[in-house]
Amino acid sequence: MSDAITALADALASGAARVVDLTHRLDPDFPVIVLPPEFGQCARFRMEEVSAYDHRGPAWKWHNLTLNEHTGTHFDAPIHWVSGKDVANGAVDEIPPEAFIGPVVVIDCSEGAGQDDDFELTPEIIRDWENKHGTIPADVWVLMRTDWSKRSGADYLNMREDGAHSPGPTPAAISLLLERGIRGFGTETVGTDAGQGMHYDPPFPAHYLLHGAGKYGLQCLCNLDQLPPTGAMLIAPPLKIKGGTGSPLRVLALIPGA
Ligand SMILES: O=C(O)C(=O)c1ccccc1S
Ligand SMILES: [Mn+2]
Repeated sequence: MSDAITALADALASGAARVVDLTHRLDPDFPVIVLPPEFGQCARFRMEEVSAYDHRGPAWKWHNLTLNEHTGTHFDAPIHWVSGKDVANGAVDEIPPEAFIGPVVVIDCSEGAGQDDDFELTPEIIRDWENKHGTIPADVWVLMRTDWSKRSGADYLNMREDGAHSPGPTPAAISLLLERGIRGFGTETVGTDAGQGMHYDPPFPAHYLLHGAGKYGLQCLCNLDQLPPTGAMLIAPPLKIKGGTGSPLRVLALIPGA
């Protein structure tokens, strides 16, 4: 092995590097995004037993799965959004594999999101973060920590009569992150946009601006409170679905050990 790969293997073996799982369990009870009734809806995860060491398969157990590309902890590819429909390599099976492992920074918005369901990540918050941790480098993942993943059931989607109420970025925040040349943006909430994201200009700015710029999204992440603001690596390879707009995936972070 090369020195770098050997060093990583040694760091993982010694605990000098630790693995953190940022993925929710795929579970029929895990909430999925609910769109206005006139639109197609996201399928929840379902498992159908095909056999279980029985007459249907004497030595094996397996299931048929039903799910949407955007069910549970999942990856958004550029073609997911109309603004990214013509982006080169815009489907999950076309994105270069180098994109699936890379540095990650975390902007902690948990205090604000704990006091305001519609908390907004703004350019001011991003610049405050940069004053403490340095300018956000190009080609990194930026994750918005809100501790929203600690919610469950109805509280997670937080639907009211006018739709969902959950935190997210303003258009100006996403534009600033794009100016920094980020690789992608991730959230703990069911989407990369705020629950009321349809009211921004453009509507759903995270989807519209990120994917239009050929960038990626991650949603329904958890355990972001275990990550440092800088210095971690993210492993986030979606399923290689032909022409896929996204996929459920196992998101892992490598962080400095104790
Ligand atoms: O990417 C998603 O899963 C997501 O958030 C979404 C999906 C479809 C329509 C609107 C949205 S806002
Ligand atoms: Mn999605």
